[in-house]
Amino acid sequence: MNIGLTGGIATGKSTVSSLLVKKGAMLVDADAIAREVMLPGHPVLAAVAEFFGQGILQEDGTLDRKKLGNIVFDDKEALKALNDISHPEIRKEIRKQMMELETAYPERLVVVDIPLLYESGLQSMFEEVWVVYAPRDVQKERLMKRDLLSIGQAEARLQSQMDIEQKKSSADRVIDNSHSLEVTEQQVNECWLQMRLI
Ligand SMILES: CC(C)(COP(=O)(O)OP(=O)(O)OC[C@H]1O[C@@H](n2cnc3c(N)ncnc32)[C@H](O)[C@@H]1O)[C@@H](O)C(=O)NCCC(=O)NCCS
Ligand SMILES: Nc1ncnc2c1ncn2[C@@H]1O[C@H](COP(=O)(O)OP(=O)(O)OP(=O)(O)O)[C@@H](O)[C@H]1O
Repeated sequence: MNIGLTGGIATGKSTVSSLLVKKGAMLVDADAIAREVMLPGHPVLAAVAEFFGQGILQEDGTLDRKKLGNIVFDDKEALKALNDISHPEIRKEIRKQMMELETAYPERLVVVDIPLLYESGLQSMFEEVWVVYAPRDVQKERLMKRDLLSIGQAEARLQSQMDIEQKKSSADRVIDNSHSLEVTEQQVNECWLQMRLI
């Protein structure tokens, strides 16, 4: 059994996936995979540095994430180029980890946390898609606070993704994370029970 877990930037996907793991789910984390392909020595990082220039690397050869983020979230063409270079490898690794976990743990729920699930059209990979929701102004506020971004930087990142209301209306289940963590945990428990009955 599997679900795709998505939402917007900073709506609380990691928060919800941690709660699901605490209940016994197995997790595939697309953001973690995206970080692995950007490590020194990986062909994806080499291709990214070739396209954007060696200036996006730090002295020790690691990616300057802040610098690349500032370039791509302000420039649609640059973001598309980064996605075209990195997403095929990220998708391949997501599929691989998902299959490995489903084979090794057939009784467990496999949760695949993918921020860009709808943007990449990956709905059909999953039995259900759950969206972690928070309204745009809450999302923006949490993003600025967590990543120490200015209003302009936060707006640019939000602008680079599908609107959260659109994701919400496409979801099989919605977990509303605009209130306290207790309220979120109650909804996670309900979704967990319902999934167990299927
Ligand atoms: C541009 C990069 C270097 C910025 O790094 P940074 O450490 O600032 O952000 P981080 O990777 O933690 O991402 C935070 C959030 O930004 C959003 N985001 C990241 N990449 C993208 C993208 N290509 N398009 C839209 N939103 C994105 C996601 O909601 C993600 O959860 C990095 O995000 C990256 O390598 N992106 C390309 C790979 C990717 O698409 N990853 C996200 C989906 S798997
Ligand atoms: N219910 C809540 N109330 C207040 N703050 C919250 C709540 N849920 C999450 N947060 C905070 O909001 C921020 C975003 O949450 P989280 O990192 O879980 O989101 P995310 O969707 O995984 O983000 P991203 O996709 O950008 O990595 C974090 O700083 C987190 O501590």
